[in-house]
Amino acid sequence: MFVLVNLKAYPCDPVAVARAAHDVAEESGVRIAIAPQAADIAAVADTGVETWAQHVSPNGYGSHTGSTLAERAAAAGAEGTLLNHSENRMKLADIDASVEAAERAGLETCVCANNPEQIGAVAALGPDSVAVEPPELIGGDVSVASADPDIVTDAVAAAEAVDDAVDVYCGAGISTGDDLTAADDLGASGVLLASGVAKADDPKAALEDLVAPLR
Ligand SMILES: O=C(CO)COP(=O)(O)O
Repeated sequence: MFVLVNLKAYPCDPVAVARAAHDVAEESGVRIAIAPQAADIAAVADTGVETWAQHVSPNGYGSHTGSTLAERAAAAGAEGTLLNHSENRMKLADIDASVEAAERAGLETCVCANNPEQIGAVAALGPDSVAVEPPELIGGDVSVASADPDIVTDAVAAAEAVDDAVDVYCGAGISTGDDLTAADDLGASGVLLASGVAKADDPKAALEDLVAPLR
């Protein structure tokens, strides 16, 4: 199971969380990545933890003020990028172009979607992975795997029907080892989470609890 922690725009210390994630990944052998704000990619990558961008723009170099170039995210140390997060929705054509931009820059891609129908649509764009995250469960206390298990199994089936090389992750409300195990049992090969770590008093303890079943 891959554990991808999205720090969103939460007021946590990204480097402290990154150090904790790096240590827990080393100790447990579980693949853990941190997706900080673009401005923090280099500092987070410097800790040695696998680092992802939260978004990259569909454009390449040129007159595009305010964009986050895939090439510059990669140069700063990112190894992958989220795209089309529920809090940063994109047009289908732009998701397509951002997947291409990320691939050009050597970034792994994970395209988020609200439901299994959208998972099928974005899987057709050929990303490395897709993540189903029901918006109404994001930031809550109940994990998608227990609140809506069908959405995870249906997302796995939808992606497989389009391209069985695309990995399927799930996210929303995931914070414990039990949530991770439930996601695994439903066929997800990774989880996306944010508040369970970024808002935790002790992010390292939260990550240790999360990966405990995988040890
Ligand atoms: O949006 C998410 C991860 O990208 C999920 O957020 P929470 O883990 O806070 O529900």
